[in-house]
Amino acid sequence: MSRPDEPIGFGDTDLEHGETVLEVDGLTKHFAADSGLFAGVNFDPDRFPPVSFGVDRVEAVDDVSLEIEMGETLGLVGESGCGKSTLGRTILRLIDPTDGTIRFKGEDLSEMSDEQLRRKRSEIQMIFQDPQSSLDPRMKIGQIIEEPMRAHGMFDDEGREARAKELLEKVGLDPRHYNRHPHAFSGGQRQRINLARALSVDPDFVVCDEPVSALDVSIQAQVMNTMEELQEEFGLTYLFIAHDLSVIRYISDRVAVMYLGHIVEVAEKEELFENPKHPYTKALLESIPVPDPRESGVRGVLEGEVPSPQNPPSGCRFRTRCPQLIAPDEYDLTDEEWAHTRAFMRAVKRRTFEPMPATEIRREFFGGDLPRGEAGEIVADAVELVASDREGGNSSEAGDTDADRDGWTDAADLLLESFAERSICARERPAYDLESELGTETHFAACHLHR
Ligand SMILES: Nc1ncnc2c1ncn2[C@@H]1O[C@H](COP(=O)(O)OP(=O)(O)OP(=O)(O)O)[C@@H](O)[C@H]1O
Repeated sequence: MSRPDEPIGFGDTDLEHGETVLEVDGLTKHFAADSGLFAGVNFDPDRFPPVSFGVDRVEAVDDVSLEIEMGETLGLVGESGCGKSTLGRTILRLIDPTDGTIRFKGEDLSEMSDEQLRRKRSEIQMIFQDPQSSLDPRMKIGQIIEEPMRAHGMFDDEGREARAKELLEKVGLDPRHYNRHPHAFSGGQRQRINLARALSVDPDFVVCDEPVSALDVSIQAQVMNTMEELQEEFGLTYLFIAHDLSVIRYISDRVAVMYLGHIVEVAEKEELFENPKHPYTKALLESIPVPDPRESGVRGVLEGEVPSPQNPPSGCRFRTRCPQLIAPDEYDLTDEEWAHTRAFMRAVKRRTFEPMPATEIRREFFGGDLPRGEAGEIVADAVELVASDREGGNSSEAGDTDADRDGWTDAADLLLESFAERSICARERPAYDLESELGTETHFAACHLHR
């Protein structure tokens, strides 16, 4: 730890740039689900069967393994609710893991006592999204920045004040504002105060949870630039959590993509953005709004809802929305037959077409020719179930809509059970280390397309 009369930063870090500072292995965090009238009963229309019993936990983070190198920024990206914050907080042991290990500079944080952890907390810090609520409005910013130093018994009053003022300058604020209250500062400035506070105890590793999401786009880059300068000067390592791909692209050296509690892809930034290997990553990248005036709106947006983390799909958790679900081995389907069958299965499951006679369904989805063999027989049965629904619906002038629902549901169940649930995507959890085309490090992709 530097003394207050020494320049700040360059703490006594014993690791070299590029060495592994954090190693997470099999990290899992399951929460108890809310109890209530339907506690233990789960409904998920994207699953077969859609209702399940007895599962009363939220699988927020499930068997995640990652390494972070000294001095790098690992971006963690994924849709809201995929488990990013839970992963960040579990790594810091702000919440206890259900399973797995967190090795920080070789020591297992998951095994540490509260007192050991308290001492470690000077080396690992966290900054949060909302600088408004994380700064106590009654305290002066000088006190706010000094608080962690006081908690760790660092320096005397004079030393802490000197360091706080120096940090204010480092983060781009005026040290003369030491006695002001947080309300006197803008959102971007408040996030800078947060940074100064986190850096006051000279950490090596900072988990940044959506630190610029609440800021105007014009301010985001300025704050990220400051974070990069401080990273260089202080030798910091960042785990940078964001849902916004442009933010991730700006700040990261490597990127990890998370979906429903799993890490689905990890690669160096350029490799990930230019050569994505996971269908989820591709879908995420394609759903970035296109700044072309001829194209209105957003393209490539993912179909369907994210399944519940209370009852996540087996195998690859993305498979229920994946446009590239793999054909089950037991049917000898051509690529075209499988593409038709998969599209039909999805359309039936989501009821995205109007009821129509069997011949029209065959023409619309299969160009008139159903797949050959056993697969074709199953598809034929499903087509009949959907078509008979239409007849049932037409004949029931009394409004017997139950019959309507049953045919579609039976067809969807038959197709999902016969095809989706027999795919390797449903049976095995994927994990493949691939060669990077544009980078130098391994490209991890959790997708059976790369088996
Ligand atoms: N204390 C808790 N108890 C029960 N479930 C929780 C708890 N905290 C988080 N979850 C659930 O865990 C899942 C992951 O949440 P988490 O906040 O980690 O996601 P996130 O990717 O950070 O999303 P966001 O960006 O919206 O914060 C969600 O389904 C969430 O509802």
